[in-house]
Amino acid sequence: MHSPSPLVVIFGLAYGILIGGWFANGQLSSTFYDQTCPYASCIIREVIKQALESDPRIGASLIRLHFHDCFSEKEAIANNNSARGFDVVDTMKAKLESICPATVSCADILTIAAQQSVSLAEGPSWTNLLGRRDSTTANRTLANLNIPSPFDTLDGLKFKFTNVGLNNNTDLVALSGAHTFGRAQCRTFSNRLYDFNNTGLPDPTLNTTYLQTLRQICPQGGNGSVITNLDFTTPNAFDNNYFSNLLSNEGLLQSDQELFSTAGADTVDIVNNFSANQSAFFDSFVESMISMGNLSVLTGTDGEIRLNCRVVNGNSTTDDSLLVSSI
Ligand code: HEM
Ligand SMILES: [Ca+2]
Repeated sequence: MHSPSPLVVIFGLAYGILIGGWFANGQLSSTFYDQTCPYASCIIREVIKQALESDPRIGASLIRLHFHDCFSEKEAIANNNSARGFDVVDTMKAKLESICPATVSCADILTIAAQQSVSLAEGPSWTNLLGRRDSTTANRTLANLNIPSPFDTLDGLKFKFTNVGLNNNTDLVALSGAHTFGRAQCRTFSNRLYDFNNTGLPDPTLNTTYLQTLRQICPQGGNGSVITNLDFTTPNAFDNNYFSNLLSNEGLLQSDQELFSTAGADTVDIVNNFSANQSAFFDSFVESMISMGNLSVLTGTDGEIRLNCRVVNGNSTTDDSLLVSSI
């Protein structure tokens, strides 16, 4: 028996590494749980439906969890900020564990929950790509660096999106359209109401009637955790009203209104288009959600399938301390 030539060994090794890499970073797939947990999406949808009966905001909270999970650094886990929706994720996880133990990752639960929440709020529907695994580490500091702030300038928002790999403006505008439902606390926008950028005046890009309404909800020096609707026209429906609000200077967050009110910005045309054409918004939203869901995924044998979405397996403390938070 003769030994293979060095060249064959080198090519063999390279091929092995390539294939191995493919498996380690395997592609997500729409049929990932077809054999191992075929009812996963169905179960998650039912839990959301149930929760919506007493909490019309829950779908919005769930899609936000998915967004923060995607934007946090590579090794970060299911992370979140306002901690809303975690009990609902626990319910989903418990049901899935009883039917298909140690099979459906928390990262995929958030992905499916985001998609189902949009569909239950009368938004677009799409096929999830699945097969994510959960990280065994988290880094609050790094995750906070990536998660956009409502006080970011348009350039700052673009930078943060580009930084995670979403480098076209359509992603930024379409994904911001998720603010068509859900709520925000006064502390996230009251900087616009009284003394914007130390001018002693409100944000000039805020509709004056809307300004009066917001001042009543968030009096100066009042409770910063009072909430109001991100989209005051249709607060629970997933539609394109978010964009028509921007056209009438009725975006709630500074980061929302900037997409339309920044002079000469290349996002203005996109806002105009989405405002005029809901299906253009829906199509772009779906495409961008899929791109966002593909960011820094762990697949194959990387990471783990968490048994409890709040903690890394083997960690005995059950609290949100491993979960990253933004504002
Ligand atoms: C463009 C940069 C973004 C900024 C600066 C931003 C900022 C915020 C802020 C400050 C809040 C209110 C949080 C609170 O008061 O507790 C919020 C809520 C929300 N965000 Fe964003 N966000 C951004 C992008 C996104 C994206 C990409 C999505 C999803 C695709 C999203 C979905 C939501 C939803 C649904 C809510 C309401 C959550 C609830 O009612 O519990 N946001 N966002
Ligand atoms: Ca709406």
